Amino acid sequence: MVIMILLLLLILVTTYFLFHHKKYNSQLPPGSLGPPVIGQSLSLLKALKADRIEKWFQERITTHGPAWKASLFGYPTVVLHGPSANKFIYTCDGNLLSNTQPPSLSRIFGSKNILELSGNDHKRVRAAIVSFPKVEVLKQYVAKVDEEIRHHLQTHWHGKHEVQVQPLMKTLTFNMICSLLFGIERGPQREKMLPLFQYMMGGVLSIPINLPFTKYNRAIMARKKLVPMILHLIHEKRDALKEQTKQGDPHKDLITSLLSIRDDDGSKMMSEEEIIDNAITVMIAGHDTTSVLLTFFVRLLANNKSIYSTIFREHQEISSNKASEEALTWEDLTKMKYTWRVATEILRINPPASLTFRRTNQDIEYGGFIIPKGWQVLIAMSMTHMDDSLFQNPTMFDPTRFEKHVPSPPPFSYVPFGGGPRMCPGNEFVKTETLVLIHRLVTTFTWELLKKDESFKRVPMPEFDQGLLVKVKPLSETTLSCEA
Ligand code: HEM
Repeated sequence: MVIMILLLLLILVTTYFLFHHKKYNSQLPPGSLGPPVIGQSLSLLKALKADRIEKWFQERITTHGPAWKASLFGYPTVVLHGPSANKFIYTCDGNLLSNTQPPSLSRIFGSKNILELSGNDHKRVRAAIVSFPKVEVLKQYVAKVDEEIRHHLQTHWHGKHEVQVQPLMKTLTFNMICSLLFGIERGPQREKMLPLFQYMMGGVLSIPINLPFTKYNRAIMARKKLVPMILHLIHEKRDALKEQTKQGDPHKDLITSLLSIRDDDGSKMMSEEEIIDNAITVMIAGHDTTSVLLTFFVRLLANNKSIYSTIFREHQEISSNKASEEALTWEDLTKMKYTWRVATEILRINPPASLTFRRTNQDIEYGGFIIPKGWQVLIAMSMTHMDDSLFQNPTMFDPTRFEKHVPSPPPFSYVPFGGGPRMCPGNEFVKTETLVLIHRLVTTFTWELLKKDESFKRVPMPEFDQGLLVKVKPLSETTLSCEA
C-alpha cells in the first residue's frame, strides 16, 4: 500500500515536471528524462554499487557534452561537469540554488540543521560551527586526539591477529567527534549514544518508509531517544560555563563553543534546538566521510610498498626525536607533509562524498540552457578529479602532484571538501585525526590485506565487502626493509 502511494506521488511529481518544462523544451540541455518515474536512477545506483560512476558520467558527457538532463531519484535533473560547473553549484546564491534536503532526511537531521539553512541563517549557524574545528583551536587538542587514538589501538588492534578496518575507523571517528566536538569522555554516556547514531546513519541511506522495523523508522526512533541526551549535555555545559565564566574556556568543545558564541549585540547566536540539530548533523557529516578516508589510507599502505616506505621514514624521523610515550604536538603534525599529500591524493581518486545535489528555486540560465524551477542540479566531484585536462595521468596515484613547487590545480577542479560558502568546515579536524592515526599505526604495527582484491560498493559511501580485513602484527615482531 505504502509503495503504491509512493509510486503514485512520484508519477504525479514527474507528470507535473513533464508539463511544466514543456514551455522550455528547446532551451533545455540535451539528454532524456528516461522512463517515467524511474528515469536513470537504477542505472546510476548500479554504477555506484559497482564503483563505476566515472564511466557512467563519462559516457553521457561524451554523448551530450558538459550539461545534460536526466531524471534521477524522482526529479528531473540537470547534470553538469567541469570546474565552472563546480563553481556554479558551490557559490550560487542560496535563493537561486538551494541545498534543501528531502523531508525524509530533515526528520533525522532536524529542521534547523545547517544543510537546510540559507542566507543569513546559514551564515550565522556556520560562523558558530566553524568557531571550533579551526586550526587555532585544534592546535591545543593534538595531545587529546593522540590519547584517543592510542586508546583505540590499545583496545581494538593490540593482541589481535586480524581486524576489520572500516568498522573500526567508524568507531574511532565516532569517539573522536564525541570527545573533541561534544566533550563526552569515554564511558556509559558515549556507549549509549553509539548505537543510536548508528541507527540514524543507517536511516540516512535507507528507503524512507516509516513503518515499524524499517531502517528509516529505527533512525526516527533513535533521534527521539538522542535528543533528550543532547539536551541534557547542553544543560550540563551551560551550568559549567556559568560557574566558570571568568576562567572557563569557551573552546572546550564544539557544544560549549556554540553555547558561548554571541552576536555583535551580545545576544545568543544559537537556540537549543539549533544546537541539537547541528550536533547531529556534524556527527552524520563527519562520521562516514572521515572513516572512508582512513580506511582507504590503510588499504593504500598495504598495497603500495614505495609510499609505505616514504611515510614510514617520515614518521620514524618524528618519533626518533621524542620519548617513547610522549604525546604528539602540533609542530609534529606540521612535519607530516608527505602523509597529508598522500591523503590529498586519496581524496582525489576516492572522494568519500561523490555526488553533490542542489535544487533550483527559480528558472535559471546556465551555459545557454534553462534549468527550470524545482529541478535538481547534480555534479559528481570525481569527474573533475579524473579529467586529464586538469590532472595529468589522472588514474595514476601520484601524491607528488600536490607538492609545493607543482602548480595547483585550477580553482574548483579539486573539490573533495566542496567549495565556497558551504565548503566542509571539518577539513582541519579530518587532517588532524588522519595524521595522528597514520603516525600511531605505522610506528606500532605492520599489516597486510587478507583479501588482496577486497572490493567495495558505493551505497553511496564506499563500503568494503568484508569491512577491509587485514592481518596485523606489532612492528617489534617485523623485520622492516625501508628501501623505497
Ligand atoms: C574526509 C572527510 C570529509 C569529507 C570528504 C567531507 C566532505 C564534505 C563536502 C563535500 C561538503 C559540502 C557539501 C555540499 O556543498 O553540499 C561538506 C559539508 C559539511 N561537512 Fe564535511 N566532510 C568531511 C568531514 C567532516 C567532518 C569531520 C565534519 C565535522 C567536524 C564535517 C562537517 C560538515 C558540515 C557541518 C558541512 C555542511 C557545511 C555547510 O553547509 O555550510 N565534515 N563536507
